[in-house]
Amino acid sequence: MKKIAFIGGGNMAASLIGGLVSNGWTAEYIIVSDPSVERLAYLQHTFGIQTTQDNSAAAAYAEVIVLAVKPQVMQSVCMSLSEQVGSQLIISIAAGIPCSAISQWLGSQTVIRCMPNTPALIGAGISGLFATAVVTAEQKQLAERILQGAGKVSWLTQEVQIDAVTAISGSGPAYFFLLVEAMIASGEQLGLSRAVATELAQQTALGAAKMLVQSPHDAATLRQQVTSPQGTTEAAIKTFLNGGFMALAEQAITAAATRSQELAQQLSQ
Ligand SMILES: NC(=O)C1=CN([C@@H]2O[C@H](COP(=O)(O)OP(=O)(O)OC[C@H]3O[C@@H](n4cnc5c(N)ncnc54)[C@H](OP(=O)(O)O)[C@@H]3O)[C@@H](O)[C@H]2O)C=CC1
Ligand SMILES: O=C(O)[C@@H]1CCC=N1
Repeated sequence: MKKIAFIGGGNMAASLIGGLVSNGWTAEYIIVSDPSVERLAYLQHTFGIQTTQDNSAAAAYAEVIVLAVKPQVMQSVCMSLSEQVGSQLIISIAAGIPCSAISQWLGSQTVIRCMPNTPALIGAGISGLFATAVVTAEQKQLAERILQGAGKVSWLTQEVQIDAVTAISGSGPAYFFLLVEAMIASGEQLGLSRAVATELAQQTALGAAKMLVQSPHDAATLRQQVTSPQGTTEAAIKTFLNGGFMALAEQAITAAATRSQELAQQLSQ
């Protein structure tokens, strides 16, 4: 079992650490560094892992370094770690930061770029991964083992595909949450209590998600199965489609992918 350092102990780091610990990774082999003492105390208390405010100490301890800070601070964080980085495997989860930038800032070519999502916290995430040419098959396996604690993994053949992964699964949970927010608000408007509307919307999201992964049918067929001719679902779906739902969804998801590209381009300017 390898020693892993998380640089940045925010939401995504906690999701990945939660997956690792619940999958049996030894907690003492995980260290997280973060500026906030309160955050570190929370992470230590929740997962039993080691903590520090010193990024360099965390990096020097580990065989794998997971970069989990916001894209905006990634450059300064990497540059300050370059002395501690040698043979460690680097895994970056930052949106929009290419492997080439990470390599240049850290002075290491051994970089895997990864786009996870927040359901990682309950082991139901999915991560898209891209490895630079120098990453070995063994290191890829190690990255998979780390990320698998958080859910499924999907290897990409071209780094540019990460922008699409970011738009679909990285940001994707927020799209579903938005729909659930709208369903709860509508339920209240139609006379339900907030608690009842919330329970109905949540359980419906869960049931629909389970059907999507367990049923042999695709999403369109499952939707048709709910939609009785001239019934209630048809009334709702027609309203969505006539209001431009498909085009709007495509526009929104393209905006996410474009934003991911823009973040990368800002770095090269
Ligand atoms: N949220 C998501 O769904 C996903 C996020 N990502 C990527 O994951 C990364 C982290 O995102 P997320 O967890 O949401 O963000 P958070 O803001 O929750 O986490 C970032 C953490 O890094 C800490 N931090 C800030 N500066 C430093 C520093 N110099 N050294 C060490 N730690 C520092 C922050 O502390 P403080 O708050 O005190 O500044 C914070 O605790 C981002 O790059 C994002 O693009 C990828 C996939 C999905
Ligand atoms: O919104 C973001 O930029 C990050 C990347 C994917 C999910 N959250």
